[in-house]
Amino acid sequence: MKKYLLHYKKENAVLLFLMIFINGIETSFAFLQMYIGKQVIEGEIKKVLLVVAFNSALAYFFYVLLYIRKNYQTYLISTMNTELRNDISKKILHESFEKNVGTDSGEYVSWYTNDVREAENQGFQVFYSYMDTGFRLLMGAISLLFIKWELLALTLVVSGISMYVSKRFSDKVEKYAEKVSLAMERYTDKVKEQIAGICILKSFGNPQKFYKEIMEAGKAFEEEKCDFAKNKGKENYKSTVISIFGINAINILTFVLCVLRIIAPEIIFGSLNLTNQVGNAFSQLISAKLQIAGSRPYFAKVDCDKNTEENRISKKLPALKKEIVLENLSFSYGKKKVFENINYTFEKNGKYALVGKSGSGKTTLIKIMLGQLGNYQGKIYYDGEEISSFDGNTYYEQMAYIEQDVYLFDCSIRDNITLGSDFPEEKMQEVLDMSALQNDLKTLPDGLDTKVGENGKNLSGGQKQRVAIARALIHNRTILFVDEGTSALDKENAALVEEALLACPTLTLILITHHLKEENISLYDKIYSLSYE
Ligand SMILES: Nc1ncnc2c1ncn2[C@@H]1O[C@H](COP(=O)(O)OP(=O)(O)OP(=O)(O)O)[C@@H](O)[C@H]1O
Repeated sequence: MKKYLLHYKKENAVLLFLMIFINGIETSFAFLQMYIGKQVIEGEIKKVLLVVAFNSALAYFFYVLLYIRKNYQTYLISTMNTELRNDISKKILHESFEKNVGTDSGEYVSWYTNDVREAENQGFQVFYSYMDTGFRLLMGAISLLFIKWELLALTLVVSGISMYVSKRFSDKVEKYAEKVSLAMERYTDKVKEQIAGICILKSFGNPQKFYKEIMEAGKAFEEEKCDFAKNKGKENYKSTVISIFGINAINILTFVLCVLRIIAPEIIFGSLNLTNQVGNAFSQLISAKLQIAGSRPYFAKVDCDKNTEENRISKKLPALKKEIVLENLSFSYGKKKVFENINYTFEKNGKYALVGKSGSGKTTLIKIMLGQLGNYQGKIYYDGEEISSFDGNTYYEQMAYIEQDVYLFDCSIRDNITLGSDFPEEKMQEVLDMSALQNDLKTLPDGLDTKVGENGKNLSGGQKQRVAIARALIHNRTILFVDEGTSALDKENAALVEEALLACPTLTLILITHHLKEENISLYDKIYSLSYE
């Protein structure tokens, strides 16, 4: 949280100054009360009325300032929330592909929604209330110094003890908050998963699964929340007991000093007000401290410094000059061996087919080469250098992967191809030809500007794959992995796409297929077969 507060230090300084000023006015009410008390005792009605009028005017000014402060605080918090969201995006983008692919999207969604909300409620909001209370405490303490230094001395002792003890409480609260944050991620993920599959559940007449899964995930989340609230309440209770003792000690000292005539009786009007101000500030400070402790896990999660540590390798993967060599490559998912001791060579601009029965590990092999899966045995040499010595986040600058299930953004076909960058029209036409999209565009209402809908739901599976191929080609990805990319295309278009890709002299193509066409076999440089038993 410190990082965000410091990033907007000027704005925060203005806000804190406003808080000091407002607290100064609030404290001055105690002195006005003391003065009114004195005039009442002396029977000076005129003076009483005058001071009461002044008090009212000051109160009006006080509330105007309070209104300004609240609005400014809201503006600052929303600015810092935006910064926090930017950092979440930065963190996700900096993470390795392996981490991105391995993380359920619901977890990431939870960072942007739940975590930002908690960081705001338990972090920024509470920090300001902590500072506000701190200033109130300070003003109260200074005022008490003017009345009687013994009152201030006691105030400081009580505050010291409370702060010391509350440190232990806040460490515990932080641990419970961390659990809630993880539970929230799991819950968001489950809801997302069930909503994505709602049509399947409805069409198979199984809506109970939808209720059950969401209810169970919700229950688990609520249990963690209750656990957090219960434990925070327990720690809060302990700290409140301490501060009640503190307030009572200060009040008793005020009465004793008054009975002993060490302080004047009229002073009790204001000093009780001040001691209560100070005492309440104590308990609020401790409670705010506990809440701030609860917000720490939310900020720690998006700490980009930790993240950049993960990506220490900064060497970018260059364009392929000669070949990619797989040497004795083996891979297992846990105990399940997928393949063993593979020795393949993919030469620059070569055309390769990867065949093998379902489950033989074709997709797994591609994912390893793309850096989505680590933990393999053996070596992958990229122009003679081990591929793991390059930054995994730059593999995609050279390679593109056309998955079995292509992802499209909810925008036009053109934007899905260009991803927002500018390309000359000739280049666009060239890739549309190569990916055999031209005929489809003629049948679509707005051609290239047709909106594809959420994850391309307005297009057929084949069209989606062709858009993905065009996207890869226009971005000059020269190593293309097509995972059964043509299986969803109709026969005629499949042949067109495959032939266009095979004919492209500047493309290194690795096509995963179940159905290798007899007439195309001669067009491939090599056909690798994965058949580990
Ligand atoms: N994340 C995973 N965790 C555990 N096992 C997995 C995982 N992904 C794949 N597998 C298993 O690894 C094996 C190889 O899967 P892979 O998807 O690589 O096969 P494939 O040859 O591409 O299959 P297909 O031709 O049907 O697409 C399969 O038995 C699969 O069940």
